[in-house]
Amino acid sequence: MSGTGEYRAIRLPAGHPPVKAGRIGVLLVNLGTPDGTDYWSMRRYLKEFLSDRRVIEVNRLIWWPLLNLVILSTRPQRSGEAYRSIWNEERNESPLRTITRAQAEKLAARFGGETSVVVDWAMRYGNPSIASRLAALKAEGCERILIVPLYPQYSAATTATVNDKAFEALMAMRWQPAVRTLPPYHDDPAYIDALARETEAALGRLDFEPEVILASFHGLPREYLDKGDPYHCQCHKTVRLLKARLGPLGDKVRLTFQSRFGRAEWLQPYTDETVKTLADQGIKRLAVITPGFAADCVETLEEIAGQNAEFFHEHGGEKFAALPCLNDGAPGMAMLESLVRRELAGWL
Ligand SMILES: C=CC1=C(C)c2cc3[nH]c(cc4nc(cc5[nH]c(cc1n2)c(C)c5CCC(=O)O)C(CCC(=O)O)=C4C)c(C)c3C=C
Ligand SMILES: [Fe+2]
Ligand SMILES: [Fe+2]
Repeated sequence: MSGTGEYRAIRLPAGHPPVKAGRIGVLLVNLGTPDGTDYWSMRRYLKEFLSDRRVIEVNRLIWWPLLNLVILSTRPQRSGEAYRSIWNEERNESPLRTITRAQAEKLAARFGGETSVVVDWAMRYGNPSIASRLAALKAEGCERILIVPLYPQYSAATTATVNDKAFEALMAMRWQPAVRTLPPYHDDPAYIDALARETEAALGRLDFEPEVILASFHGLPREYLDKGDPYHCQCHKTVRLLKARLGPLGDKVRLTFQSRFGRAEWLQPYTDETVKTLADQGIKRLAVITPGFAADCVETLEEIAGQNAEFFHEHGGEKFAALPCLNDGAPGMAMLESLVRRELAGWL
């Protein structure tokens, strides 16, 4: 937890329990991450994640045996291997956790000098939990808290489940803080600008000019779109605005969806199939950006930079680059600061 300023001193009668007050909390929340890459850490994490009804909407009578008897007996090993290939050995944690912490620290520094703003971070699945960090913010005297789901595009499987978990934690509090939640920011000019700057800078560091730039978003079951989830449309709007902002370079950008899970149809076009088809069609130089991820994680570092690079080369491609997410870089941090300041209007 990183904060600035003093909380308001409250005069209390003798013998009264201590009370801290007067601060504003900002809680950054990303998806989550296992505590380790061993079977049991992976299993615990996947079980919590895949038991969330916002994520898996399959009837419980069908899903429970499938999850517990089939998926959790094999997936922990397979996913553990993927996590091992990208693990931050120095800190013994996943990159997503390292980057989310850095984002919180840098955001706190940007509020340095501001009175009484405390910035913290949590994970929807695994640790640190949303409940534990909300309790810590409350204990630090935060009477008002902004929950920041780190998802530019809204989905029930991401944004909504973060907010559900936060409100579930509030249900157990006798003395609740006032709470706001950050809306999706898929079309916010600050976000589009940060994406464009980060993309241009990363392309400038490459030793080649890509013929095609894939904007690859995490997928969702196609059925969720049919049921009214706005995620698909918000991804499309992000790409439309980004293409316009990039000018002629924008003509190279194409939207795809990655990270399919299970046998049902997911949002299309699929990233892996597109990568193979492009190489088959003679594209030799490809770059991939991942605008839906606020931080690099197993899905960008292992699936895109690892697996999809391999697919491209196996199908005759020559140069492949997975460009970094906004992470804790200057453009991304400037965007986060502007979104958070706007949402704190009237509180600061
Ligand atoms: C950015 C938006 C995300 C959406 C939308 C999303 C939907 C979604 N995900 C799964 C299943 C898995 N996702 C996994 C990892 C993962 N997913 C996201 C983001 C979104 N998921 C991130 C940032 C990560 C990486 C976490 C990390 O620690 O690096 C995993 C775990 C890895 C694996 O075993 O493959 C699963 C499983 C579903 C089913 C779903 C929508 C219904
Ligand atoms: Fe996911
Ligand atoms: Fe749509």
